[in-house]
Amino acid sequence: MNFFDKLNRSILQNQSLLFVGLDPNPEMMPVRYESEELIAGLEKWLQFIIAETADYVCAYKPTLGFYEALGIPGLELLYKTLAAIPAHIPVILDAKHSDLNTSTIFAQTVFTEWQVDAITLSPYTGQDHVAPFLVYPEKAVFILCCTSNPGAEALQQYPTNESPLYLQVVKESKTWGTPEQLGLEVGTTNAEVLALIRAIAPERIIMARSIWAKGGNLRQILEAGLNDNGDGLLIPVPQDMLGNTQLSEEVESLRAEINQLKTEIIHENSTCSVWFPDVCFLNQHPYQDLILQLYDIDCIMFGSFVQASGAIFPYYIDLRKIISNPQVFNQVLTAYEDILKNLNFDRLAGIPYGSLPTATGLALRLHCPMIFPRKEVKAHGTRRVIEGNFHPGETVVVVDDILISGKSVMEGAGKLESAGLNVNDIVVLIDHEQGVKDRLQQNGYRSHSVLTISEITNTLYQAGRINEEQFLAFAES
Ligand SMILES: O=P(O)(O)OC[C@H]1O[C@H](OP(=O)(O)OP(=O)(O)O)[C@H](O)[C@@H]1O
Ligand SMILES: O=C(O)c1cc(=O)[nH]c(=O)[nH]1
Repeated sequence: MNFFDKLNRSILQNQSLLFVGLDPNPEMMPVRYESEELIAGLEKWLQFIIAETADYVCAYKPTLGFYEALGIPGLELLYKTLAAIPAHIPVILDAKHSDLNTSTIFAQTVFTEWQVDAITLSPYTGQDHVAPFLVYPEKAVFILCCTSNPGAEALQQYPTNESPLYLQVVKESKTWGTPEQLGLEVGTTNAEVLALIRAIAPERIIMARSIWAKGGNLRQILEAGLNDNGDGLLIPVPQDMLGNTQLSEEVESLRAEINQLKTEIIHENSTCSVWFPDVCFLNQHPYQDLILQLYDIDCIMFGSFVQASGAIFPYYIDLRKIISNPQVFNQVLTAYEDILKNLNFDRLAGIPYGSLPTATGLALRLHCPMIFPRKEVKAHGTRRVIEGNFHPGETVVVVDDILISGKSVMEGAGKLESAGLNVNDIVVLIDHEQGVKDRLQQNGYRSHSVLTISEITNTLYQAGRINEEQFLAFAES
């Protein structure tokens, strides 16, 4: 089960948006544990917090730095703490990791060895740093957008209060992963900050931090941070509650207060859109994550576009952008691979230019030789129509990104056949439908696609990514 589903189940089961920090901070340890040796005292305290809150919170958030500060015994304590957390409650490791060089190995350690469900990351090393964490489809990341630390203001509010850097972080990080895999960490005492972020990230899970620092106006925070469905916001249990012996009663009462306010806010804001499905589908498409990511990285654009055929469509599918997002590129290759593994062929041929990177990636993954038919033959050099080595009589599978009229793949296949190669199968990511597969069939080719255009538009519409007008633009073209 992926992080998003696990979190939603946990929210439902415990009827709670609360998460609790599991931090072995000696300065905050209650005096009743001080008679013990330090690590033993911290361990008893953390086990107490887990036992008291497991029925009232939706997630746990251990902060790695506190464990690291205790040395080797600290890491042992982390293992024990993780083991004590009930398996159905997701764990968000607060690491604020920010080092590009160690991201791949660290992602492997935290997700496969420590088996946490999500991790917090700093945004400044950019998408390349986040991508190694997103190749684990069951896991998630929370990007630190802003903190309540007064010293951070000079950066966060730069260059102007109207267009602050922290909002740019939100906008940019939204392009790195789907809402199911990438949430936002927002540390603030100011509900207005939360409202600004919610306005540009209506679909993201926001993990609120530091909201209690100035007394905390819970109603304002919830009004600003909840999404249209009345969720999407994780609220921290106040740190100073964690030393209390009556912890379970206090957390239960805070949960009740949040749920009451949430009901009132939903009621006050009640519109049809409150009940509009956001990311929870009855019949979820198996490639739903991929579809949403293709949309989020702007592969699906609206406006008047001339197609290769000369027709004008009110949209354009630009799959050439996939190569700039290694995480999405990886998923796309896996989807092609799932089709290719059932076909028989000696070589792969990519259709230039858009599909050459995909064919190259697949050739490397499948250890299969690649060739490609040139779009235009050069007037210099070898003047070859087909680049790469091959033997006439071999079978070639053609790989392209999208079928619109089918002209490009048929021209490519024709060039391969003129060189004595056999082409039976054509594999694409997107089938634009409208009879293109039948046309290919009539010309002797079997075509296979990962997605159809209607699967994409239905998923985007159900997820609230496109509006009715945009949905109809596809249906009517
Ligand atoms: O089915 P069709 O009507 O032929 O349309 C689909 C083709 O159009 C695009 O290539 P494009 O001609 O834009 O060239 P490119 O790959 O060099 O960008 C796309 O990559 C497909 O190959
Ligand atoms: O040329 C086209 O028709 C075309 C190509 C492409 O990549 N995407 C699209 O929507 N149309």
